Amino acid sequence: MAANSDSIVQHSPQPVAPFDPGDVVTTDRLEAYMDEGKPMLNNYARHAKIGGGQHGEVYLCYKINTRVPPGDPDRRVPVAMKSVKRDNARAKQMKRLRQQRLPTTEHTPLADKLGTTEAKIRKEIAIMKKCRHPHVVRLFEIIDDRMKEKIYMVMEYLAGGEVKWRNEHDQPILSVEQTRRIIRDAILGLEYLHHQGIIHRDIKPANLLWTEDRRQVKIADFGVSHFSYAQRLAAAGDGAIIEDPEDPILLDDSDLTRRAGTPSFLAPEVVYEHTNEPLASSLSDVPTARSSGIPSIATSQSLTTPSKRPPITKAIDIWALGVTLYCLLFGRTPFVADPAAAGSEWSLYNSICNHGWAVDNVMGADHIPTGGRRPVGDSEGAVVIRLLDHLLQKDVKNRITLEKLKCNKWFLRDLSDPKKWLQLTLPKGKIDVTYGEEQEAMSTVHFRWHWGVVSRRISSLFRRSREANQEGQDARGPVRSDPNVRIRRHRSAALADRRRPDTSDLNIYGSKNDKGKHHAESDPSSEPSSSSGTRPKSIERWPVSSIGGSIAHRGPSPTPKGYHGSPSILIDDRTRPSNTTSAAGSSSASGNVSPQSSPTTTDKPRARFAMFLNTISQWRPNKFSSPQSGSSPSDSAGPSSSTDVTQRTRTISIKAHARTNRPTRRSEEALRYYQRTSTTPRVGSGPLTADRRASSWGQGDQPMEFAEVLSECSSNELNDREMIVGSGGVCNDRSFAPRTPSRLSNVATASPASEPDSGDDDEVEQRFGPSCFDEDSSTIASAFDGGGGWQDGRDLDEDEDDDDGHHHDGDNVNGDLMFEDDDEEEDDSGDPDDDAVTFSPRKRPPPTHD
Ligand SMILES: Nc1ncnc2c1ncn2[C@@H]1O[C@H](COP(=O)(O)OP(=O)(O)OP(=O)(O)O)[C@@H](O)[C@H]1O
Repeated sequence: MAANSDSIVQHSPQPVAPFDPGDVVTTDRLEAYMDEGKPMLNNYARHAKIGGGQHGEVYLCYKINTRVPPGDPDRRVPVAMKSVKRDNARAKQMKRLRQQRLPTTEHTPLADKLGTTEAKIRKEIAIMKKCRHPHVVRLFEIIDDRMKEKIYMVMEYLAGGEVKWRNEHDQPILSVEQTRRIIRDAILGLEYLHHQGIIHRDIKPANLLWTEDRRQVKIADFGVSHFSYAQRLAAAGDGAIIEDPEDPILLDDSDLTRRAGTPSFLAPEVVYEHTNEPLASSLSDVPTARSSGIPSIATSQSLTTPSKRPPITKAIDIWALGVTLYCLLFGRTPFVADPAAAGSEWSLYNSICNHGWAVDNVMGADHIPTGGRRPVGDSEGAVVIRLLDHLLQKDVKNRITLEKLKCNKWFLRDLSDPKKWLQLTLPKGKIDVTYGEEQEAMSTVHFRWHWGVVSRRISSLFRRSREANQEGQDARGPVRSDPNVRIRRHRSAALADRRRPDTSDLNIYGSKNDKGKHHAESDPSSEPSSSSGTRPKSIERWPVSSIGGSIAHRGPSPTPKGYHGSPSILIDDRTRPSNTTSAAGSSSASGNVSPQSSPTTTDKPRARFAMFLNTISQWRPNKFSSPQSGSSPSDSAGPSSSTDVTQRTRTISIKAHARTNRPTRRSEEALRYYQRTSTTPRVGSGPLTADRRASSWGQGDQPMEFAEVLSECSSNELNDREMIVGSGGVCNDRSFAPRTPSRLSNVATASPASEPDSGDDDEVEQRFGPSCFDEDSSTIASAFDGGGGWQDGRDLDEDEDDDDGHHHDGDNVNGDLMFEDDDEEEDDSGDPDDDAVTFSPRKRPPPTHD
C-alpha cells in the first residue's frame, strides 16, 4: 500500500494532492488465526518485525485482498502495523512502585493519568487520523477490539526505513544534497502538522522514514505528539495564525509542560529549568567540536535565554529540526552531556540550555567546506551554518518560523521554479474541529483545568455581581435586596469580625497562623471602585507556574522561574498549605509581600474563592503520598512546597548516584550514546561499505538492515511536475535510479531491525527485556512535568519505562509473536492475561474488509 500511496502522490496531477486512500477504518473485532503457517490478524498476514520503540512494536504485514486472484501482485499490499498494549497488570504494579518512591506534587496524578499507555495510543490515533499529507505517514485502519489486550494501527509502509545518518565512526553518511532534501520534506510535513494544530514533539532522524525509492521522507511516530486545539483554531480561522508566543490560549495546553521527546532533541524551553545552573560554569568547554579542534563557541545571540519560562509551542519542533539537520551534516548531535557528569540527562539539558555548538570544517559525506562557525560569504557551507543558527536559537522568540525557513535559499536552490513550489506546497484548507476529536485528543488536558475553570467561573460571577453592585451604588446606593450584595456583606462582615485586630499587618499570607489576616484586608467595604476592572491572570495556570516555581529552588536564584508575578500566582503560593518551611513561608519571613503584588482590593472576593478552591484541590487526601517521606504530618496531608519537593528530589538523586551497581535502563542506553566518543565502536551497526551507503540511497545491491529491505512494491517514475515537490525535485541523475525491488525472501530472512545492545547491557536486558534502543536515542515521555518531579533524569526514566509496561513484557526481537500475548512469560504480577490473542491452528478464510 505504501507504493500505492506513493503513486497517488507521484502521479497525481496536483503535486500536493490530498493523500487520501480513504477514511481511516476502525475495526472493533479482531480475529487471529493461522493461514498456511502464517499468522493472520483479520485480513493481514504478519511478516517480520521492522521496529519497536517505547510505545509498541511495528511489523511489516500484508493486507490480503481476497477479491484479487492469487498471484496478482495487488493481492498483497504491504502495510506497517504497530501494536500497542493497553494498560496491563504489570504496568500498574510498576506505577504503584514508582509512586511510592517519588515526591508527590500536584502534577503526579495528572501525569499518571496522562501517562497510561492506552491514553497515549488514543491520542496518537486521534492525531494520525487527521493527517493526510505526502510527507506524513498515513494511518489506514485501527483495530481496537475491547476484548483484546492490544490496539493495532495499520499504517502506510515506508519501505526505505528510517533515515540513517552516521556510520560507526560517527561520520555523516548522507551528502549535503540528500540532507537538504530530507529536511525540506520534513519542513513540508511539519508545516502541515502545525497547520493542523499538531506539535510533533519528537522530530529526529529516526522518525523520518524513507519511501522505498529513497526520494521522499515522511514524518512518523506521533506517540508523544500534542494536539493543540488553540493552535488548530488559529490555523482554521481566516488564515490568521496567532504568532504571539505569550498568547494565553497556547498556554492552556498544559499537557505540553510534560517533558516528552528524545533528550538530545529537546528544545531549551522544554528543559528550561536547567538554564544557567551552576554546572554551566564548570562545563564551559563542552566537547562538541571534533577533530577540527574548533572550540565550542557560545555566541551571544544563540545563548540569549529568556528570563522566564517561555511557553512551549510548535517552535520546539523547529528546534528539533535544527538538531536533526546538524546530525545529518556532522554525524553527531550538537549538544552532548559532559562525560565528567557521567553523561546524565541533567548534564545534557544543561548543555542544551547554556552551551553553544561547534561545527567541523566540512559537512556531509561529501565533505563540503563549512567556513567555520562564523562563515562569511555565500558559499553553501556559509548558508547552511547560518541556517543552523536560525534554527538553534535558544530563545524561542529568535527562532526562525517554518514559513521563513521554507523560503531559505538553501532549500530553494535546486528547484526549477521555487516560487511555484512555495505556492504549491502551501498548506491550505479550512480545518473542521469536531467535539469528538477534541475530546479524544484533549480530554486529559480538561482534567487539569478543572479547578481553575471552576474557580474562574465563580470568580467571574463575583466580579459581575461586584460590578453590578458598583453600578447600583453609583446610581442609587447599596441595594440590600440584591442577593449578591447580601452574600458579600455577610461574608465580609463575618471575616472582619474575626480578623479585625490584625488588619494593619501586611504580612498576610506568610504563615499558617497569619493565614486569615487577608480576610480582614479584603473587606469589600474598603474596596476602591476604580480597580473593579482589574482581572488577574487565571489561577488555573497554577500548575504551569508551579513548575517554574518549584524548580527554581534547584538553582541559585530564589525567584521561581516562570513566575509570572501576577497576583493570582501569589494567591496560589499563599494558599499552599504552609507546612514546615515552605517557599511562601520564607517569603513571609522576609516580609517581602509588596503591596502591589498583593491582590487588588477589588479582586479579594475572587482571591478568597481562588484560595479556597486551590486549598481544597491541593489538600485532598493524596493516595500517592509516600508514607516514608519523613515529612511532618502536615506534609503527608497536603502537597509539598517547592522547597520540600526539591529537598526530597535531591535526596532521591543522591541515592540514585550512590547506587553503584544498579541496573542500567533504556534511557541510559541513550545517554551512553551521548557520551560516546567518535572512536567508540558501535556494536551492532556493521561496517558501512560503499555498497551499503549506496543502498541507503537506492543504489547498489547489498541488502541493508532489515528496516531497509525493500518490499515487493514496484517503484514509480516521477514526472517533472511531481519532481519539484519535496525531495523528489532534485534527483535528476540516472545513477540514482532506484534499484530493482528485492523479493519477499529478503524480508523473511532478514535480521530484525532492533538489535539489542550487547556488552554491559546484559543487565538491562535481564531486567527489561531486549532493547529496542536505536542509535539516535529513544523517545522519552516523562511521567512528570518538566518541573517539580524531575531530578537528574535517572529514576524517572526508569519509571517511565516501567510505566509503559510493554517494554518489559518481552519485546519480541525475533519477530515471532506480534499477535500473541507476551505477558505470560514475563509478567511477574501474577495476573493471568485472559484477553491474550492466540492463533487458532485451524485454517480459516480471511474475512474480507474491502
Ligand atoms: N509506517 C512505517 N513504515 C516502516 N517502518 C516503520 C513504520 N512505522 C514505524 N516503523 C519502524 O518502527 C520503528 C518504531 O516505530 P515508532 O517510532 O512508531 O514506535 P515508537 O514505539 O513510538 O518508537 P519511539 O521509541 O522512537 O518513540 C521506527 O523507527 C521505524 O523503523
